[in-house]
Amino acid sequence: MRASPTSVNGAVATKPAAKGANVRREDPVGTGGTQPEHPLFEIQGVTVRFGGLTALSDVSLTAWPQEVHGVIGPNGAGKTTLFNVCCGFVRPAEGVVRVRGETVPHPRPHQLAPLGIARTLQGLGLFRGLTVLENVMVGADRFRRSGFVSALLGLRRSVSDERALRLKAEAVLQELDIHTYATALPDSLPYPVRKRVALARALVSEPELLLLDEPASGLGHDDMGELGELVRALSDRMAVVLVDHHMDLVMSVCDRITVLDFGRVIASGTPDEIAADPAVVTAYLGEEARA
Ligand SMILES: Nc1ncnc2c1ncn2[C@@H]1O[C@H](COP(=O)(O)OP(=O)(O)OP(=O)(O)O)[C@@H](O)[C@H]1O
Repeated sequence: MRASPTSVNGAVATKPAAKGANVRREDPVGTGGTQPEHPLFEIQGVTVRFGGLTALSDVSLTAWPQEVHGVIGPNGAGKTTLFNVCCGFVRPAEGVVRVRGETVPHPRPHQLAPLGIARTLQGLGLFRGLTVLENVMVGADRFRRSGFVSALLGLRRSVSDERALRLKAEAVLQELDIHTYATALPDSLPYPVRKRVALARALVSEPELLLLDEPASGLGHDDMGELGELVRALSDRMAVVLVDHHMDLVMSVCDRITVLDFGRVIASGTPDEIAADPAVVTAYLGEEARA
């Protein structure tokens, strides 16, 4: 099965005909063969400038349910900037962001969870003074129904909220196989475990779209293999956008890949299409030469 044909910039809103080269499912979006009308998430024609430097130029990207979409590119290509636009950290000078077909004028980071979007960042951002379980419970906050005052006064609704969040957090720790660390403080844990805690904190909000920035950084070969399997498994129930340097991970896990170079999309397609694309090969050869 193959996804949409290789395209440069333009055809990004095209629905994938099916999931890409890594697809192992018969029903690509789990809807009995029918696809949603709109991508779950879309950025279109995005341009970002930092002073005189154009970090992104007319960049577009879509995320469909149950799809893993990778973003790669040589150093300085604009990957982090693109990720930051998706997360609302960077406001583009031009272009639009749409969630389920609706334009979100200027998405802010705190709006992500209500939109069904969760992210992990390169810096893990765990709270050092909170246990693993408490860190993960922070991610489930959008499910909290009681306000600050009732939490402070220990009212019954707040207590039951707390219990429900705890159960959710424990279930995600179990799923990621890190439940034995629930009472540990993050600084006491090996880096790969801390990365999983950050992922657990994102997953506990039950996102429909998961944004992962450099999820494999700092991981060894075995951990990276497990991460790949985990991302594939997660894509059964959500869309994933993954920015990473590790070509073997991206190639083995993604259904579609967008390649950036000097802030522009130079290719977009399945892993096989990307691997055979002369523009991509040239961009990476150029990086080697610059190095
Ligand atoms: N806040 C900023 N102010 C000025 N220039 C920036 C800023 N952030 C990024 N840039 C520049 O924008 C360009 C794209 O940077 P970005 O970090 O998005 O690339 P990248 O592909 O993530 O690079 P790397 O793989 O090295 O992390 C680079 O030239 C970078 O120097």
